Amino acid sequence: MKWIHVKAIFESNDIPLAEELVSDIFFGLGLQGVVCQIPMDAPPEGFASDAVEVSDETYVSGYLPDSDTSMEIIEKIREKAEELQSKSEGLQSQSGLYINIVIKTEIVDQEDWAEAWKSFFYVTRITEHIVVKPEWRTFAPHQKDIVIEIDPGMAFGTGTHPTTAMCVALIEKYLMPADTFLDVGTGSGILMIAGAKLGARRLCGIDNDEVAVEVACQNLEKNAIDPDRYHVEKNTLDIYLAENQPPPKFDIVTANIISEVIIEILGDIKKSLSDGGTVILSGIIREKEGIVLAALEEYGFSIAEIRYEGEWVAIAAKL
Ligand SMILES: C[S@@+](CC[C@H](N)C(=O)[O-])C[C@H]1O[C@@H](n2cnc3c(N)ncnc32)[C@H](O)[C@@H]1O
Repeated sequence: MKWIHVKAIFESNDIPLAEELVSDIFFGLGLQGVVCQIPMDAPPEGFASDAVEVSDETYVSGYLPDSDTSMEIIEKIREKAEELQSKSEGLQSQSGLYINIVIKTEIVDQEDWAEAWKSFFYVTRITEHIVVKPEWRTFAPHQKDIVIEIDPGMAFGTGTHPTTAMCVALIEKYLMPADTFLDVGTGSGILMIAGAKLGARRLCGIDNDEVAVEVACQNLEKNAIDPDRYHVEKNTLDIYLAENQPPPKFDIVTANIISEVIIEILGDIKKSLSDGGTVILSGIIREKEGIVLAALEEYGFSIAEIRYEGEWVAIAAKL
């Protein structure tokens, strides 16, 4: 099978915001293995020289299966990039954002994709003590570091996306040792691994995508999480709760999914939370923050904390 490697090389006066806006285009159009690259002069302390890329280009890249529709998708990427560019020209006087994007594509075959993908994924410190490390990179952790080894394969969740990083940071803050943990939309299993390494007693992950379930299980195993502590299944939350009566209760529930899905499943999230439990929601874009907050209020949650990164919002709320 052949894949198309799409690279959006950009220049901007606000790199984090530009990175968010460009990666949104890639995620929104379903590209896989999306990574962001920001130039770095030298590896930071503790990072082996192969752990971070030292490059002078700033870009977001991802992969598309080479099919009848791939040219159409690439055209949409170009259109959205141009739209963003012209909007930023219009915005320049208001927000001060400048962005210039060049789209490049290249065809790679299946094996190359597997290897090429890996070459774009580096060690990332996502909180003061939590580091995500692709299993093929070298990294010397500090004494207090918690290292999550990940091979996301075709599933979402490298840790480099702000929606995941904000979730991990909120888990680190709100999870108490021996808590029970449910991750709805587990993807690569990264949040479950963070939960397990931060001391969760029992963990459950559900995802409606079979590939994600396989990848999550592999990653949990790679991180030496005791299989007696966790369970991952292909399911949706409503069916999971209907199949398990009385519904199991969890101290922490995470859902890094788009706002519309979060709102749709909020009633079921409430059913699966223990009294005093915490829900951590991410994947919310700023313009949807209001409707998610309104839904939380309607279900009787109180907001513990809201975090922002670029265009993204993550919320911790309590029952
Ligand atoms: C943005 S990814 C998050 C992955 C990972 N938890 C993270 O934080 O990086 C969202 C995941 O939710 C899954 N998903 C989407 N809608 C879902 C639903 N209604 N029920 C269960 N999983 C869902 C997708 O298959 C995908 O793996």
